[in-house]
Amino acid sequence: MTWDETGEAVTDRLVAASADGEDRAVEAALRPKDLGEFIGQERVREQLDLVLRAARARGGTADHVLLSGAPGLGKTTLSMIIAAEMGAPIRITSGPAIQHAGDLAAILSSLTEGEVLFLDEIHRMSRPAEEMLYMAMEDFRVDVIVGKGPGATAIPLELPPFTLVGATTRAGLLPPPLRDRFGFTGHMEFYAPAELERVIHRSAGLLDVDIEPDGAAEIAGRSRGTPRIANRLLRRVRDYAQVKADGLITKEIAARALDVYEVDLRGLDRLDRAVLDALLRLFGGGPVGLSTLAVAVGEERETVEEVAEPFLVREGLLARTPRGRVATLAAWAHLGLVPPRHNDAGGSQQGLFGP
Ligand SMILES: Nc1ncnc2c1ncn2[C@@H]1O[C@H](COP(=O)(O)OP(=O)(O)OP(=O)(O)O)[C@@H](O)[C@H]1O
Repeated sequence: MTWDETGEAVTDRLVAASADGEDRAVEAALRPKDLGEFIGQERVREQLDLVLRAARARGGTADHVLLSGAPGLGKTTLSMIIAAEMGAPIRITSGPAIQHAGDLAAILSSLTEGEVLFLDEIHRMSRPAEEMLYMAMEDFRVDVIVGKGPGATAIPLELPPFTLVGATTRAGLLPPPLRDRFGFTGHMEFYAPAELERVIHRSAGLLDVDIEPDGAAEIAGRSRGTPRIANRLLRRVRDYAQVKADGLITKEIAARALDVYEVDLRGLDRLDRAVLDALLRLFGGGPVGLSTLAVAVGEERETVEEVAEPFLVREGLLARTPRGRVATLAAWAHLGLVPPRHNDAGGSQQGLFGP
């Protein structure tokens, strides 16, 4: 299996949270342009609004901002909004793209006053670059090392004030000295279905797609709390509505389309359901070891662990216990199966070969 620059497993799943080529092509057109247009994330939005208003009133540069949260929740979008609200240009790069301190020095020294530097996956920057960033954030200065060995000298370089917007999927991975240098940290949550409905209506308007409220609700419920997935499912449902109907997305059309694409009512796809199905039918709900489960579904261990399990755990359908993987009662209900009588979270072995 391979991983993308965010550390997420690369798959061709319709419900993947990371961006594929088509997403990148349409996302620019779908991004909200200001805080008022940005849906959901009330707390982050309100706090950020205060930070930006205060900076504008002072006529200065906004404090550095750290955004944490899962892929596809709107971190890049928010960073662009920050720049737009400050009337500043934005430069976009990512931690893995900065392997040497010199790469970072080149970017920092070319920033203009007030510019926003968006550093995606900031936790994946190299150590020397990270140390250079500490000084740049705090003192708007970097030491550029010229030469090598004993003759090397540090030449201080003044930087114009800028705003760093760092994004990370895991704030806990950031070293405390880096975390402490951000004036504001916003944690992005998964979106509620009603918020995703608004995202879908907004995107449908921009893409010139006709959609009924029930149709949007049907897509929202299957979008795993993630706007990027909601937008992708909307595009696939639009295709279906065009080919199989008159183009209007109703509840029934959305449900039929997403059934064809094998995305179920809770947003589980074929792989997710195969894992649950094996856990329930073959192992009576567990506990069962990861390797055994992976063999049962004919997948690699990593695929089950990295691709399927995180969402199943988040949805409360599967638990990882020291004794192995265990299905919850909600998993039995979701697949329409009856749990063996003594099944519990500790995982009775009763009904090993399933109901
Ligand atoms: N609050 C929102 N309202 C409307 N659309 C949103 C919102 N958040 C995200 N989107 C849409 O979802 C898509 C993905 O958002 P974005 O690229 O900002 O996510 P991200 O968190 O930066 O993801 P990654 O970490 O993978 O880069 C964009 O097309 C954007 O238009």
